[in-house]
Amino acid sequence: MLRTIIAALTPGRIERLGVAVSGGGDSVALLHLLAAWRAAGGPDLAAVTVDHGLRPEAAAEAEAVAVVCAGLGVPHTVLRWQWDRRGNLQDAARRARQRLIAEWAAGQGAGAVALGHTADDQAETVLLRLARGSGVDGLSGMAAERRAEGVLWLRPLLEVRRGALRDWLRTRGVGWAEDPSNDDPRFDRVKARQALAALAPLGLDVAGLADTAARMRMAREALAQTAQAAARGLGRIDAGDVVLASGFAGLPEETRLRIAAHALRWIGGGDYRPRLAALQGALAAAQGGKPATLAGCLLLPEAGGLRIAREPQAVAATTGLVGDLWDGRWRLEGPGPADCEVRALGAAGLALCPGWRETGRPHAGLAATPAVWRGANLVAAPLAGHPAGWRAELACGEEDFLHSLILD
Ligand SMILES: Nc1ncnc2c1ncn2[C@@H]1O[C@H](COP(=O)(O)OP(=O)(O)OP(=O)(O)O)[C@@H](O)[C@H]1O
Repeated sequence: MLRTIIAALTPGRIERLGVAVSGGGDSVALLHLLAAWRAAGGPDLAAVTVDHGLRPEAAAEAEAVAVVCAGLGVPHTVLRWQWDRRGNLQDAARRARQRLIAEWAAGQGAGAVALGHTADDQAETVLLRLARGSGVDGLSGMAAERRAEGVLWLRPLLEVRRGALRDWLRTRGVGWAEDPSNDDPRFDRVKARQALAALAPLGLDVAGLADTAARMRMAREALAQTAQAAARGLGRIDAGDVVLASGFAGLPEETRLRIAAHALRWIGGGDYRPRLAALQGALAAAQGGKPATLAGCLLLPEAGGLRIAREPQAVAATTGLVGDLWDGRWRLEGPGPADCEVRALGAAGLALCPGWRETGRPHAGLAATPAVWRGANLVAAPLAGHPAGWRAELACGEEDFLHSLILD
């Protein structure tokens, strides 16, 4: 068991490893395995538990993890979160957990955090995605390594069965907490677990779904590389827009969708890919000569190809200080005056930039570009032909666009 996770974690690469421990069997086993690895020369460890405050037992479970960690000599932190009653509870809890753990890891000097997802979790994920009609990407399941929020998230137990971990704990006399929601049939994950048991006589089991996920991951990598090569050949970044030359229309639909979905997230900063039907609709409209709006972006027909730009409406209320990151991707630098702020240029600002046509950029996209304002007065609009000594720099440029196309 230890050997499997050491192989999954590529020893020697990580100096200090964070481990997220809910108190359930999987992550408690992970903690013990990692502590054993540390004793055998593995990385230094720090553990964290997020108390979502959703169940009365949660605080006691976090305390129980603290006791286990003290016994193993692993520093442990409890992070607390309170739901603001906005959005879907499960989703909000998951996102908050990721954000809190990422902040904690940065403070601990841990560049990577290990999670306790098992082969069973992977199979349940694939089954749930199958139910949603997912394609190659969704069916490739959870990645063993993923970068998000500045942290490398590792899942070293993805090939280990949940039952094997619990047996391993039992033989060592180690206890764990059973989360009652793990048996609550209102949750999709619990339904998936029950469905898997029912499907076993058909041969549809954890191992089979894991194999499918592995093959899908290979296919996904190949498709992403094809899309990256096509984007390198046909695409360019202009004032933060993704501009795709006319050859784009001739690409296979899968490649077009992949490039467009990536461009929308790269520009709009969305957490998720747009829904397939919405993306197909927007692309068909734009390629038929009609501008479309999706995921905080505009899809504009241009010279037989396509320009994907930020949607003015999406940044109409976004303000920032000079030097700070604006809209998550722009930084403005210039001669002052000191009391300026950065806001979108907007149609009104654009009307004050007589030189905008010479930029060759469309009116609709330019309205969403960053401009320097002093109260109601426009100081500069560096991307719309009115620089006045100011520069607008993209925090991540063309290479980032192409590189992240593979990781999406
Ligand atoms: N509240 C939490 N605090 C810290 N880490 C968590 C928490 N909830 C989940 N995790 C991490 O995410 C992984 C997967 O979460 P999931 O909800 O599937 O597991 P779980 O059923 O809560 O418990 P376990 O995986 O420990 O049996 C966990 O193994 C653990 O590494």
